[in-house]
Amino acid sequence: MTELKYRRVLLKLSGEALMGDRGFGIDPKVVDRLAGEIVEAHRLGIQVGVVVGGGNIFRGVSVAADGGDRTTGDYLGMLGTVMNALAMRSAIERLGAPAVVLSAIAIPALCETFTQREALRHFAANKVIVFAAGTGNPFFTTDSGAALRAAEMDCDALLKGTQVDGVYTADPKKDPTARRYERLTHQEVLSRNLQVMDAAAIALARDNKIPVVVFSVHEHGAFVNVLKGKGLCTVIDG
Ligand SMILES: Nc1ncnc2c1ncn2[C@@H]1O[C@H](COP(=O)(O)OP(=O)(O)O)[C@@H](O)[C@H]1O
Ligand SMILES: O=c1ccn([C@@H]2O[C@H](COP(=O)(O)OP(=O)(O)O)[C@@H](O)[C@H]2O)c(=O)[nH]1
Repeated sequence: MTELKYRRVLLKLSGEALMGDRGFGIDPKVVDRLAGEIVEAHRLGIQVGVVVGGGNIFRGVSVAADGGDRTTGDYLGMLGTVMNALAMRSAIERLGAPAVVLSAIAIPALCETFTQREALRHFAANKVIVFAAGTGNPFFTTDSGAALRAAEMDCDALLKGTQVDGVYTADPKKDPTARRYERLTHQEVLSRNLQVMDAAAIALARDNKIPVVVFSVHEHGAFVNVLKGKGLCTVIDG
């Protein structure tokens, strides 16, 4: 039997990944596939916390770019992550695993509000936790929300499922000669200004000694493979 590398992980899922080919919103087929991989990890005995992004619905910076109020735009973005989280919770439950949404912004009619103590109780009760609304503050991102929750929940690793299969020497979508790194330190990501994750999130992971693994969310089975130490990815550690 393959040994698992981690006991408790924080999975960050790109909001844009949830829209599939649609260009906006949520594609239930994609949510179901990703939920299936989360449930598989849960059945392997791993405690999984999930932070979902909101880029498939709203980004505060786009509002600001159009002359709107950035703070309001960011709250709209956070509400987008709540929509994604609710969709993810119901897909996970439909596949037979217990799940709960904990939001950084209180929306009691829809979900519970995050506190570290409650979250630890939910892990002890063997539930998958979907963390919504990022950090709860404007001018942050869900990557920072993921690093924050990973630190608070004492996760063994932060796994970032994104559009590309790792960290490259340059943005692989813009530079066809970019090469993928197998391993990097947090400090190297920051000093080389590699943009795959925002600097605040990388710095928080570095300060709390949390390894970050970047992998492609489009590669079926990649999440469970990373948990087994297999597949294409970049490990940021040390
Ligand atoms: N050095 C790099 N290595 C890998 N990806 C990079 C790099 N620089 C920029 N990127 C881009 O960063 C994107 C992932 O960041 P982001 O859009 O914030 O993802 P997410 O929506 O998953 O949070 C990738 O789609 C990739 O095009
Ligand atoms: O702590 C947070 C997390 C998210 N957001 C807002 O929510 C949007 C969606 O999150 P993000 O861009 O991180 O989503 P992803 O790129 O992962 O899909 C962001 O653009 C911000 O406007 C925010 O203001 N504070």
